[in-house]
Amino acid sequence: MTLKIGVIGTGAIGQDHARRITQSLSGATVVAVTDIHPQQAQEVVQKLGLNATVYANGHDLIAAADVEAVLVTSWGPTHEEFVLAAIARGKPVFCEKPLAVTAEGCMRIVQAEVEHGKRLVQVGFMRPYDKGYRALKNVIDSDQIGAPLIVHCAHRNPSVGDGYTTDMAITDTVIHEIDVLRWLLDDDYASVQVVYPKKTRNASSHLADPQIILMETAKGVRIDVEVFVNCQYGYDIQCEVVGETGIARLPEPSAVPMRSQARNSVAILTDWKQRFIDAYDVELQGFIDAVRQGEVGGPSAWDGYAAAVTADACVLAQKTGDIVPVRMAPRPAFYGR
Ligand SMILES: NC(=O)C1=CN([C@@H]2O[C@H](COP(=O)(O)OP(=O)(O)OC[C@H]3O[C@@H](n4cnc5c(N)ncnc54)[C@H](O)[C@@H]3O)[C@@H](O)[C@H]2O)C=CC1
Ligand SMILES: O=C1[C@H](O)[C@H](O)[C@@H](O)[C@H](O)[C@H]1O
Repeated sequence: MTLKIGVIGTGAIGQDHARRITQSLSGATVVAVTDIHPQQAQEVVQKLGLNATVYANGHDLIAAADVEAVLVTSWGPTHEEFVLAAIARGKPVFCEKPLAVTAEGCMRIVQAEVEHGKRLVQVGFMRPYDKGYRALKNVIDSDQIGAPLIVHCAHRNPSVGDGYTTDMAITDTVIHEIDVLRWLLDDDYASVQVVYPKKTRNASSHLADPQIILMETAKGVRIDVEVFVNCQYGYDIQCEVVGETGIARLPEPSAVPMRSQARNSVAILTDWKQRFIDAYDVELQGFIDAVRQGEVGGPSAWDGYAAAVTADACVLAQKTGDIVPVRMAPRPAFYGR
């Protein structure tokens, strides 16, 4: 049977996910949407030609009899309440990052899911589904460069709005590196530090930009993540792993090399929706297929908690300049080793 999905939050990624469910993926249909801007929700129904009901709020949507699974694509601070409400009703829920805006909030979700007794939560960390990251992990796991020693990353956005704050560079942006590097290295974090290079003139007065996040993993790998959200030139994600016997880099997204107007050039993407468009498709198709088989897989609530604990430590390190330890609660057996 086709999976009936309700979408909470019809903004940028909510619309993109509703579009892919409707036009690109198989096995599911959007039957319900809600947004605090109801007119916008109605417009999305019309634009995408959805046979969907617009609900007054997320809780009514979750409670609706014909909603079999929930997509949470609202603002981060609202995620915890909606994920907990879905768990309370035993409904599978795909929650965009962050799972919750604090580690404590993520732990409440972990505890609720463990108490429920069966996985219901997939978190929208899409990079482990990206072909480039999977190829990079294959190089590492097949011992082609020896044990990883150092990882250099860059997460660059062309620009951000005035509402973007220094801590969002961690909780909204570097949270992707925090998650994907745990998976890439099969490791967890021991400590973090944040340093501030010279500030760009292209950042709002309140925003520290760029920033460099320094992390040490439990296995001793040293990581530096440059986060530069007003780089002007494009949306540029870089990851280089330095191993004992070689170096491996995240492949660049494919683009046509051009020689024109006396220049030799390759275009750089400017939009995160395009950079990881295939990964979003794969992660969400995986959610649909799993739920239709009575399961839920992918990045778990524990992964959401681990990312949040590390992000909390990074935000503290932003404020203090100290090297901040990352202290995680014991991992429940429910989530595997
Ligand atoms: N995985 C990824 O690469 C990405 C993930 N995200 C995450 O997705 C979430 C949404 O981000 P965007 O779509 O960029 O933001 P957005 O601001 O474009 O959309 C969020 C929508 O949620 C609605 N909303 C807020 N509170 C609500 C509530 N209580 N009930 C119903 N709707 C509510 C807003 O009205 C807005 O339409 C964020 O948590 C963000 O971190 C965003 C972009 C990329
Ligand atoms: O989740 C996202 C996007 O996927 C981009 O990777 C980030 O740069 C952005 O800050 C965040 O909203």
